[in-house]
Amino acid sequence: MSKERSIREEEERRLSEALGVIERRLLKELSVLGERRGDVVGIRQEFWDDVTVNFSDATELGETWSSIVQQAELLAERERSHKVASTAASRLALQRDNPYFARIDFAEAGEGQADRIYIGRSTLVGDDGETFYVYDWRAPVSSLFYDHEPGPASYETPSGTIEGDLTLKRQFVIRGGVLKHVFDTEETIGDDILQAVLSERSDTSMKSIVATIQKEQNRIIRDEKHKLLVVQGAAGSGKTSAALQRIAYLLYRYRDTLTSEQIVLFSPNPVFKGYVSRVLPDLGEANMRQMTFRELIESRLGRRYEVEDLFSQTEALAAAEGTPDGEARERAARYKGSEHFFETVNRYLKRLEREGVRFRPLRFRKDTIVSAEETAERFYGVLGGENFGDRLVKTRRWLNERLDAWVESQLKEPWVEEAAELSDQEDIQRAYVELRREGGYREESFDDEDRISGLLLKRAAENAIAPLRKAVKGFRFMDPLATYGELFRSRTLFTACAPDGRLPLGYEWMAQRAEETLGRKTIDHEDATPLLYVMEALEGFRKVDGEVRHLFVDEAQDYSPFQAAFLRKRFPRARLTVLGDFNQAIYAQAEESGGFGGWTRLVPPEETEVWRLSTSYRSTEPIVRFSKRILKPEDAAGIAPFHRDGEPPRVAECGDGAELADRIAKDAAELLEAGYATIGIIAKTARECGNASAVIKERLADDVPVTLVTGGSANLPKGVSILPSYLSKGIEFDAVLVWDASGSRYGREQDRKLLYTVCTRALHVLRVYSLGVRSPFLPSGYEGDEE
Ligand SMILES: Nc1ncnc2c1ncn2[C@@H]1O[C@H](COP(=O)(O)OP(=O)(O)OP(=O)(O)O)[C@@H](O)[C@H]1O
Repeated sequence: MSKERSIREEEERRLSEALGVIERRLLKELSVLGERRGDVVGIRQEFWDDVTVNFSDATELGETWSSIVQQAELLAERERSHKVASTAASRLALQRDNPYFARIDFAEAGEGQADRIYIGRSTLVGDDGETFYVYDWRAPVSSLFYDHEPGPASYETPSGTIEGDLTLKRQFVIRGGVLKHVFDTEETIGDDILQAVLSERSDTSMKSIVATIQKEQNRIIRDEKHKLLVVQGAAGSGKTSAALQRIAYLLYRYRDTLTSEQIVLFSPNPVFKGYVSRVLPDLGEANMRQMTFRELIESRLGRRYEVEDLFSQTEALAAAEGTPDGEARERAARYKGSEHFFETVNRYLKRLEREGVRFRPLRFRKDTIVSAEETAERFYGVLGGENFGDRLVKTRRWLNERLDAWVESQLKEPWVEEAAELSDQEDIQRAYVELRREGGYREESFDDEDRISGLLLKRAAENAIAPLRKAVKGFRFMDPLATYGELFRSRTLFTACAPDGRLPLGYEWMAQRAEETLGRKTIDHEDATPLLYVMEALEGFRKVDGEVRHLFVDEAQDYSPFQAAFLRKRFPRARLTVLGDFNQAIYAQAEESGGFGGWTRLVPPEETEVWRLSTSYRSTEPIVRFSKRILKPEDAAGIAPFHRDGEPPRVAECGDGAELADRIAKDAAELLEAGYATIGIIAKTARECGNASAVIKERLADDVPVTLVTGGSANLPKGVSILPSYLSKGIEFDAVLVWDASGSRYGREQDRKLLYTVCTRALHVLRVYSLGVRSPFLPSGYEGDEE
């Protein structure tokens, strides 16, 4: 028998043994699951039958109560074990499909016999509780597979380094429980298997990469030492992949203390959120919390103000490009994202402890119940000596007392009487209940009716000022918008707060703009984070997420230093993993940061690690070579392609819009026909996408799925997707067709990186079309295939 055949047979035997264990266990879990489900349904249906209900006296009431509690506890316990069984069953189902992907034989120094270690997505222990059929990929010993070639090797465990000899590295492709391929490798991770994985057609969601994690990615995944981990990586180098496997790793490593709720991933846009949401469940873990920065802003400011989003800001800047107003706005956007401004706001906040918070008067119709001046006097005068938080709480109490007094003063006013007369049966009923609860209602007493009508009057007055009570409760007696706006209303205030005592360039323009926008309660994107910071600082960061232990920020180059510093304040206990690529910095706000400066300055250098990933796995070698040439040579220097061949990119100039649409539609149809599952037609702006969508749909058969992807879209369907450049961040397509990469669309220096970002979304095919003369950033020599 050939060596290969005997290896295969041996491994097939081993596989069927492991599958046997999995099958048996799965059956067991499924039967537990069935039983528990029956229990839960049964208990729910019969809940009240098994409870003895008797309200006749205090003892009976006590017994009724404890029988309800007992029944509820039983239900909760069964529900919990139903959940445990269902998690176990779904994990086993995943294991039955693909129980492991690698085997290593490792002889610990001093111990002759090598152990066979099979590595998979999760552990499988035999019924004896001792035989390890599969080790989890996150177990310390599994590191050997990712980090070493056969030969002397070592790995870290919590109790120290284990040295030894790696005598075999074997990789498997198992699908549906069937061994498809098995081969031994001499490399860290065999290039062949990586080639095969990368050549596959893409899916609409990201896959886990545990079988082919690269050595440098493994370091990022397993780092436990640093408070801040910065990953600078070329487009497609696996930053997002590393981040997601790192989350899975942390959940495994700290499974007793860390939950998926305590991990937050900041995603660049809603499309990306959907795109990455399958990775963790596929690894048998619950998803982390995911949000976009926009959602954070919207959740806190959205109800009070109209806040422009980053995409609209980008479109507005693009539309005003070249005009003096456009330039001034761009300068303002950059400044308001800077550290200088963050420092200025910080000093301003310090000063607000002494003076300057703007308060809102409490008004009812034309009456001022408490004026802003009175509140300020209370806050800075009477309570001036106390700390900010205590002052807030005491001011709130005081305002409520003032409202109480005001209500009392209104009870004889005609408007209250009128309102009370409108009381319905329910109000009256409630008044009785209230009175009885207070012990006032005696049935025989004469003044009951008076007391009821007194209560109704009071209730009517209270109802009228309910919005004021609510505002006071939510600390909305302060006016964060006016307080923030003050910085742009007073030059002297600004210079007093600026760390260097200077006004930024363009201050006058900013002041005028602030007057227009803040006055209308419309907030420019560049003001949103500073305003939120002021608001949260004033309110004592009440909704701060102190529970969050790990904060992941993808596309971190797009965050301004201001936003980075703000997130640090908001998630004070979290360790940070930030991933990004300075070659994909496409927003005006982030240009100040010059890469990752905004992040690295947040944590001392000794607690920071910076990793670089240079191999680009996503795209074929020809596409990587092409897109590198879009960048300046010094920026492209660190990018290396992974050897995977494919069609050379094409660049073509079109005479008019009709030709552009014809060619792109034709390509899309052909590529779908050829079996490519996802085709991205990427235009620069949303407006162009709207036009493109109409003309492309006209040209394609009705049954071709064409989706216009907008800022709010949350998933990426198969077929043709039409999307603006900035929404393509972080995602990928089998084929990318660039809609109008002409010099007029991508002509300015800041468009270079945007064009690079767009082109690097392609896995296998890239075709670039322009309306008229093409962008000067596109490399020459790719026109050969023009029709
Ligand atoms: N070790 C790996 N094994 C297999 N595939 C990998 C590996 N690393 C990355 N990939 C694949 O390469 C592609 C790009 O990965 P990913 O999206 O994580 O890169 P990125 O650095 O975040 O890219 P970008 O900055 O362009 O958004 C994905 O399809 C991913 O599955």
